Amino acid sequence: MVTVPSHTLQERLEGLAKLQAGTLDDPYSITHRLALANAYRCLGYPDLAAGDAYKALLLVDECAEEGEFHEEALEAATNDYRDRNGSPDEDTEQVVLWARSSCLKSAYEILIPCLIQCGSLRSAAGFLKRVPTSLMDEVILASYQESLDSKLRLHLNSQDIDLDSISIEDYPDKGSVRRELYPWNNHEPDRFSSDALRFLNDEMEHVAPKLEVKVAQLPILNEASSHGADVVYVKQLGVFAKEDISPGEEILTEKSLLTGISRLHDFYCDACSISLSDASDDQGFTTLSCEECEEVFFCSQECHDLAQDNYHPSLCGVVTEQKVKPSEVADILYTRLLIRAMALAETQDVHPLELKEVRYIWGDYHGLDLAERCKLDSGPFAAVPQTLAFSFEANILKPLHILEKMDVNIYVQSHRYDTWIFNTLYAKFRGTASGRQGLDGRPEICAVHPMWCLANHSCDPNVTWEWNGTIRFWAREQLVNYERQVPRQPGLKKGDEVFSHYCDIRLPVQERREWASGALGGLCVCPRCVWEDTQRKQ
Ligand SMILES: C[S@@+](CC[C@H](N)C(=O)[O-])C[C@H]1O[C@@H](n2cnc3c(N)ncnc32)[C@H](O)[C@@H]1O
Repeated sequence: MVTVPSHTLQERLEGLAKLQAGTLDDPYSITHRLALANAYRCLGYPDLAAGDAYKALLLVDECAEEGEFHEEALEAATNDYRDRNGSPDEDTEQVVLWARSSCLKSAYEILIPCLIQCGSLRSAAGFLKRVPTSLMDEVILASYQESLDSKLRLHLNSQDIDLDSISIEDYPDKGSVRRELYPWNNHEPDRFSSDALRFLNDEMEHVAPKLEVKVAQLPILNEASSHGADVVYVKQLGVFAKEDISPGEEILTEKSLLTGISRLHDFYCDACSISLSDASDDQGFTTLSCEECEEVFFCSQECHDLAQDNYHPSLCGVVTEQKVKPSEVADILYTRLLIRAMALAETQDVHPLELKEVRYIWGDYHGLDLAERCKLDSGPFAAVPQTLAFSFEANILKPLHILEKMDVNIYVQSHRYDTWIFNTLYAKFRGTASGRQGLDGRPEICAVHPMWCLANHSCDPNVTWEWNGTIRFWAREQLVNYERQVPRQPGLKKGDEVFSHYCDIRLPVQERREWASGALGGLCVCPRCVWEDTQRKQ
């Protein structure tokens, strides 16, 4: 059942590519899913391995019980069984027994340890409880329990705690995995190519005719750079003025359908996420709803029509709400964005990574050379850093569950909807989404505005912005008051880079740096931060 890994990274990647290409021919095969899971695991991606091991588990159920894909799964299992045992006259009972024993055991043997390695302890514990004792060697089960307990103790920061006193429901489920431009991801464009820049600038023309997207040089943010030493620059994208812009002048108005709401739908426009009370107070709108499901509401006919044309039909009548712990609400907003991206992709019949709202956003991937950095077999993640939040619930279970409700065949559509694709979408959203809290201080809405999010950050910004349904940018009338080395006036000159702000710029330097570090990937080294930090230390 388990394939022996080839030795080099390249060989293993080639092996994986063959399996990925074969999925369309064998979408319901349990052994194929297990081979995929094993290939991911051998490359240092336990998260992706868990995704296919979970699909193998689902296929065992499909094969054994009357489910939607029972016939397909049984036929695939019969073929696999025949290939394995060379027996031409197998009967259905034998095949089902094989799926329920040997295949199920192999699926758990990948799923449980991989989830523990990824920090999804609640889910791992749930699966561990479900394993029939007759299926697996007691020693193996005990070793899983042991590694789960030791991770749990590490999380609780205590060796002496009685783990039986903690309910599984209270176990942590969130860990981190590699944040990576996967070597096989051929959907990511060369963002610096003239084609990409032309596309982005055509889009920019619609929302900000005086601005353009160009290649910018940005500092790599690390410990050394935060002291102003050894700053190394890399190429990224940024937004620049095409002509002089006066102080106070509005320069960008962008509306996005890539939005997410974490509470009841009648508070916010489902499409643009404007507060419905704001929309009706300001402009006398009456709220509209979807005529079919009457479960989602819109601030205007325009938003209603955009939703119906671009994403809502795939989600009409699909209940996506879930109960979450207060500590997990912020993460739920990213899942909402993922669900919206899947609905946009389904309605428009495009790959989710090819959506215009998604394709050009940078996922803040680690950027390391895998040939140099990846140490195969040296640990679950092959010595590659893990900076992308991951949980079984958010990165595997929920997306598959919603896709099933959307009537998407999760086996046949693996090339569009797979764990690595969900991870890539999350990586993009986590670096670019704006969020807003409700009155109770809990995150409530979020959105990705693909043009706005190309603007880089400075604590001495030349623009400011407001987000209420649409996002608006205007040139600041007053600049921040601090002792600049080079004096500046408000407004932008042709060729100036537009600098937005990712944090409250009224805060003192340490707090600003802390707030912005999530979105920046490190401590800000803009001239103001460097100057104020030096003053603070004197
Ligand atoms: C919202 S994106 C901005 C657009 C991005 N430069 C691009 O190429 O798409 C945020 C990312 O840009 C980079 N960035 C933005 N402002 C920066 C700054 N002041 N210093 C260093 N990196 C910055 C960080 O990598 C951050 O994760």
